[in-house]
Amino acid sequence: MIASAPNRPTACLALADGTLFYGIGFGATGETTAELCFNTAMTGYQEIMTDPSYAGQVVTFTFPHIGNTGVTPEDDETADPVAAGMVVKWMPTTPSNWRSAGPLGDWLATRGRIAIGGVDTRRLTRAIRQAGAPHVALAHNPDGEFDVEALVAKARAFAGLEGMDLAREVTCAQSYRWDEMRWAWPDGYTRQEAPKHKVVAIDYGAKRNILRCLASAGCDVTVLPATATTADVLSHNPDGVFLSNGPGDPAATGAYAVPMIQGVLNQTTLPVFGICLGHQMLALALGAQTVKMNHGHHGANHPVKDHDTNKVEITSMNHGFAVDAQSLPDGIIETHTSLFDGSNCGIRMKDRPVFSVQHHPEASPGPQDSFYLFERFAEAMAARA
Ligand SMILES: NC(=O)CC[C@H](N)C(=O)O
Repeated sequence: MIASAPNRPTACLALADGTLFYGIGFGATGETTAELCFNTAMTGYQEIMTDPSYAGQVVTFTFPHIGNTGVTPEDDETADPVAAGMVVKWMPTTPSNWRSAGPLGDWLATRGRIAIGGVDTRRLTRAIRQAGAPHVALAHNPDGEFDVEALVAKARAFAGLEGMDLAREVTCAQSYRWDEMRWAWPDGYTRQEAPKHKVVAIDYGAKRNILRCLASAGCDVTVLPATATTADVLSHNPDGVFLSNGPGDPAATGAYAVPMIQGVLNQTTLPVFGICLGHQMLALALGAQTVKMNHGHHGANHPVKDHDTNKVEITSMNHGFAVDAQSLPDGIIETHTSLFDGSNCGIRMKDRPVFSVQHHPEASPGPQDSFYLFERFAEAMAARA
């Protein structure tokens, strides 16, 4: 069936259950299929759209005004947007600053990403909360014609993120040294002293700001592709190993990441620090399990309790899988817990500096309460030296 919806909307979001949302298309034209998640952050859409962890996901923003500020290359978390598409309530018209990079629609179009505006994102968010993150097809056609049955069928045919290894697709092609000067933070944040610790960071879809934070905590960072082996890692003679965030199912990515991590744990006493996907894969390597969540955590205001200090930190989150705290073996301690739903947000080995968190201490976007974790990693390397 070819349907022309009223007022000729130019974009259509079809959920696998047959629900349709029409709106105004911007960004690239064409179609994409993905899982749909909602993000509650009020700022930082550019960092969210360029976070490699969003590969395979369309993001709907609960904050209604997206695109009032423009885009700037400084805020890209990777070279291209990696989220599959974008859903917003109010369409951006004219950004208030950074106009040189152009409005949001142009930015998305040149990177082949589809967006839909004018959607009732509250209704959509309620649907996600109730039924879980749906599979969707998103189409942008300036002619306003949509084969909605075909779109629903494509949404249904989307295989889903469970079992999907996407790290291989978003990782760097070759190893490289993080060039701190090129991506330095604004004045005042940039590290002044020479780096003290040699860190190998495995790129499962690393956000630039994580590498920047490692550098500003005193690390000289060498980034290796996702499929690096234990021997590859140890050939750099590191003082510590960092496991990055990334997209997809940790169990699938773990097929090659887990043996590498276990090799590092068995052959060395190096400090290991993981964030998000890195946290989940460290947990798998230590014998725990991960589970798919109903609709995950995606936002910049998630309270997390640090059990070591009893402090609550407000954190940035982006994950659809979680470590099952019940599955943690003896000798592995739960260090952080979500105060929203009690899910696991951090672990560490009882007597070794091997630890990881589910949330994003690098923020971008989000509050910087958890930056101490980078310092903890640096302190662990200093103590071992
Ligand atoms: N930000 C991340 O590293 C996400 C990890 C994993 N892909 C998840 O959705 O849970």
